[in-house]
Amino acid sequence: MIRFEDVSVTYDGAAEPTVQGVDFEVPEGELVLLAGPSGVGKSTVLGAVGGLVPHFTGGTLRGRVTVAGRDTRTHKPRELADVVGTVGQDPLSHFVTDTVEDELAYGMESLGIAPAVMRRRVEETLDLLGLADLRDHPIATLSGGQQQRVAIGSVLTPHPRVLVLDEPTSALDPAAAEEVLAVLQRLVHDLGTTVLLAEHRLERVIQYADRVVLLPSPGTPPLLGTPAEIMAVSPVCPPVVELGRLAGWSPLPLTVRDARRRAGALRERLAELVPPATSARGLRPASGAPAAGPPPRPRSFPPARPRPRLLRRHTPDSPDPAAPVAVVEGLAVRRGPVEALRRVDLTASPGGIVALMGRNGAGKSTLLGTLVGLVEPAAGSVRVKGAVPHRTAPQDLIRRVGLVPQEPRDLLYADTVAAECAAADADAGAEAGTCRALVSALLPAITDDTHPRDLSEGQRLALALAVVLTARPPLLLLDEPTRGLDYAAKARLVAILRELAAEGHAIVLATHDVELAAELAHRVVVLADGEVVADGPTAEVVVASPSFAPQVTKVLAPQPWLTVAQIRDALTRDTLA
Ligand SMILES: Nc1ncnc2c1ncn2[C@@H]1O[C@H](COP(=O)(O)OP(=O)(O)OP(=O)(O)O)[C@@H](O)[C@H]1O
Ligand SMILES: Nc1ncnc2c1ncn2[C@@H]1O[C@H](COP(=O)(O)OP(=O)(O)OP(=O)(O)O)[C@@H](O)[C@H]1O
Repeated sequence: MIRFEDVSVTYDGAAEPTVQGVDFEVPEGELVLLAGPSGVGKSTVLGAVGGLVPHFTGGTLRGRVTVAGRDTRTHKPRELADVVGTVGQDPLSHFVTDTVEDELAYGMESLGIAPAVMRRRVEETLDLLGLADLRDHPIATLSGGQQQRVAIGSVLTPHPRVLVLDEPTSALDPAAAEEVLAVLQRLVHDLGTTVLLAEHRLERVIQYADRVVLLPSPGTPPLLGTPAEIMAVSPVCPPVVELGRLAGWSPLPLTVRDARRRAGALRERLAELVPPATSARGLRPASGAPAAGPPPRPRSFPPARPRPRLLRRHTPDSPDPAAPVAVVEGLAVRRGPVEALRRVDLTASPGGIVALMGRNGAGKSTLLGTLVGLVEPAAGSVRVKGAVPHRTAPQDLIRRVGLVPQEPRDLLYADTVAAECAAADADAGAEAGTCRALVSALLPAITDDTHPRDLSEGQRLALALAVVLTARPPLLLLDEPTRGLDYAAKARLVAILRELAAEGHAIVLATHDVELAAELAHRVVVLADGEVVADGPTAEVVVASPSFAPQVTKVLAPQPWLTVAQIRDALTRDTLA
């Protein structure tokens, strides 16, 4: 159904092809996963299926790509629209209408589908994706995950024979991600739809894949095989596979269920050992609620234009190093008709890392927004290093807090990576080269002269993270900081954030990435419908929740292990003892 014949893509101005030797076929009715490190060319391959690469992106495509027998060289993207539905990494840039319902209908209208059929499919899709309550809402007012659901719904309604999805679950809460993948699997099984999707969080998708196409490194031809074959050699793999490698299991498990079946001996050995308590990792148990702080407004969303470059290096101005950096009490926020937060308490203390979790639309970004003064409370109080964020001048606020927003693009203004980094150093009063070193530390292979617009999703996030980390704000806020990041980049981000926490910064991150929360957070706060429904040490909160438990916890329950790294450390210590 999809066929790549010796395809290479070279973007304009690039010395080398971004991908080459791409030669594989996706048969009708299969779900194929495209995996590989950040920036390796997954979006480029996906874009070539619907003809967006090179028709919209520019560059040169050599070889041949055909979809349902149509050559993408001779068929423009709109001449493929009846066969291929594509969801890109940035849904906002693809929306063409204003409301949820209109967006779901739009693709069908342009294909001339009968109104009665359209009506039925819109209703079905609203239910399928949990969007019924939002049907009249303007898309611009939806949370990130709600927008991602609309984007997925809008390509499902025309019932295309081929679906191409770029990180379709990156903004979805764990339950929503499972539901969307179950819907895709049903389309594959019941309607024979062909699905090609790229995803970094392999733990979410590997069990649904018939086959995997792995792009191992930039410019290296892809490997094609069953999930088990590819996971045996892949540089990117989910925690259960990593656990299987550590324990020497063969064949490697792909699911929690497989791993549980094999975990008997490991469980016995681990029963003697004690996992390090996450709450002991330097967290001062914040009495009361978790907190966050305001980010430098100039580097936050919505972007202030022209952007004052005012970030300054953090000079702690609190005489008591243990005093909370941010305190939120009884916070209520209204956003349009929505009561986005109610009675929220949160404390962020120096050295503490708090993960905000909860369903799409629960209010996580709103809470971060109040800490940077972008969102005004309706009731209650928010203090960041003593200041009331929405009443504090940006130049004062930015010395207290920095935010990496959910859409890193909102933070980037310059024409090149080098210029962006130089501006970040100047804003932060940091030594020249600081930001650039952080970019390289997170993801190597990002070149100085690239326009931030042309970076891959993960590369752009790495740049935005580096820009904010350069300022080293006392309170660091991160909204979904792992979209587009491969496991290695995530591990490097974890190391950098731990170091900052150890130096006394307070960190609050909103995330759906349960593995990240397990690895990094001292404390997890779960929001539901605008209210705090759980707040405690990570191990306690995630172990108690099937939705938020990481894979290792599920495999080894009731033992309270969270990550493969913990187990590796414990086994090493045991062997040395
Ligand atoms: N329009 C473009 N012009 C120039 N270079 C581009 C363009 N789009 C992508 N690139 C470059 O091609 C490389 C691959 O990008 P691509 O987005 O395909 O990677 P990816 O594997 O999808 O990454 P991620 O996992 O971070 O989403 C990157 O180095 C990126 O900078
Ligand atoms: N500008 C706005 N106008 C009206 N409603 C809004 C606006 N921004 C957000 N909302 C609504 O407020 C609620 C909370 O949104 P928020 O973005 O804080 O959720 P979230 O927990 O960050 O979600 P996600 O996990 O999907 O990013 C949602 O119901 C959303 O639709």
